[in-house]
Amino acid sequence: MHLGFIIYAALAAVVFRALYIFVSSLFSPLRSIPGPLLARFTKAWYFHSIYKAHHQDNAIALHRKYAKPGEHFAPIVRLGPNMYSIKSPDKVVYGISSKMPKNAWYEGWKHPSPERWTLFTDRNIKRHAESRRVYASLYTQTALLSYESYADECADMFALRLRELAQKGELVDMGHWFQCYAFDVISAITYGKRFGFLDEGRDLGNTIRALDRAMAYSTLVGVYSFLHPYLYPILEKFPSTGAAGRAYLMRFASSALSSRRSERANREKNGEAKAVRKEGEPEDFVDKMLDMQESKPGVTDYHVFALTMSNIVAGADTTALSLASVLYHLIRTPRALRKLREEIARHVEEGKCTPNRVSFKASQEMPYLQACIKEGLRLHPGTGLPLWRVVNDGGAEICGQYFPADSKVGVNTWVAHYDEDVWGLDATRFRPERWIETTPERLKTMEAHHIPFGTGSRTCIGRHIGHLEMSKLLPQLVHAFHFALEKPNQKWKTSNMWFVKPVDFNVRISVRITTM
Ligand code: HEM
Repeated sequence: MHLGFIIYAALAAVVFRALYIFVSSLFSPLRSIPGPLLARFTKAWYFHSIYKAHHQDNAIALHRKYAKPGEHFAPIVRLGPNMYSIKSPDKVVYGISSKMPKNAWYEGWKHPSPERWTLFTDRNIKRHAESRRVYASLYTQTALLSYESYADECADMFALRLRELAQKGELVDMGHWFQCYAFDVISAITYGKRFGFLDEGRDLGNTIRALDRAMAYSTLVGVYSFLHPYLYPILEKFPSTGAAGRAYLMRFASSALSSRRSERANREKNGEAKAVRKEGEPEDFVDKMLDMQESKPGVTDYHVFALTMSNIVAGADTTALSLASVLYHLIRTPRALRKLREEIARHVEEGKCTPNRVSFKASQEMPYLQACIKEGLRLHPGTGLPLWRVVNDGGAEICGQYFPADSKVGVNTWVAHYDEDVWGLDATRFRPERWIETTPERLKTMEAHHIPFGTGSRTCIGRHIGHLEMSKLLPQLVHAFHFALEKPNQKWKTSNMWFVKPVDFNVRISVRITTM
């Protein structure tokens, strides 16, 4: 009897909820926004699209499908009940003074406890602005100079590994090797030492795999974020799940920090300088943060921990896949690769760089290299889901449409980057010249729609570091090596679990110029 009542009550709640969704969809002021029928009533369409790991293609297809005569991309399409994909980074949503917080999807990317925020996931606008101010000085262009030698050390190790692989003549998974490079650089910059992936050529401690699982978990659970506090404590107990992967990285960060703190305390006791580095050695993030903690009130242990975690989670795979994208498109566009090699050779001849060392400053004076990087990040931006934000109280007009409070809106970088209304009919072509041979007005429009690092107050804090890594490594690689794709006539395969990673970037490498 009692059980029967509970079942009836549950059924009634489900029916009531379904009716509510149905009626709201009929009377919603946004009912005319087009999209898949299922997406009007349930998030299942969106979840399925993400689950299949190719959401970026579906999003582009939807914007194309619902375009009106005279336009290539529809400005707004529906992805779920109250979830809308917009085709450009409207200032009302993403402008630097926008107060629209990230939506609940980002909850899946953090520990469920409210105190365990990170910069990337924080939905509290005030706290985010405060912590971003704390961290900002560590990521400036000037701070970059102190990280450059970490990138050099890893680039040398990478080139050595590629020479060995070239000699063996085997197929090389460049996606994997770029990960080894990017994980080692970011761990060197953050903790002062490489993880050692480049040294060993493999994923030590299964860190990359653990992170992949954590990403898949976060990406999917975020769609139904109310489940996260219940699932996380159960799943973290199982080593093969994504939640366990996140726990593994948190333990790694905690242990690296506590050993650095005790090293510093011991040094202080012996009357030595606290920072572990010797005279002239670069300073890593951890030392910079610990120095800052001692001099600035309000910088907590949690600030230090959260920052080191963010660097690894947000800064390694993104840089690796961006490097992969630029190289992949260059290999497929021999004319562009030739032009880039000519630019590098000219700079070497003029003594602006050497074949195996391009300073960041020198790389900034190579316009074709910079255009190739921009174009690579346009055609294959790192993140492949909408950058969701929630409309504030009072509603807002976005892309010419009024959205009531609590609507979820987001621009997908891929949609913004493939929109023919902005980029022209050759939007899908790798053409670095588009960044050089253009008018100032056109360039302004392109820049406004080129958002591989996100945009506004939540723009990527590590973008200069990502740029540093790419600008230094790419010229060194294309100058020294030939690359031939395993399957030159097929497009590479990718997997989108927020980061859009290549899964079969296999090449054969041969030495082009002996530089060592
Ligand atoms: C080419 C490489 C990179 C790409 C394509 C990239 C992309 C992005 C994007 C699209 C966002 C915005 C996400 C959103 O709005 O939800 C973002 C944010 C962020 N990125 Fe990057 N990123 C790169 C490198 C890095 C590096 C090297 C670091 C750290 C050293 C880093 C740390 C962060 C952090 C902490 C945030 C959150 C910022 C905030 O919310 O205030 N990223 N990144």
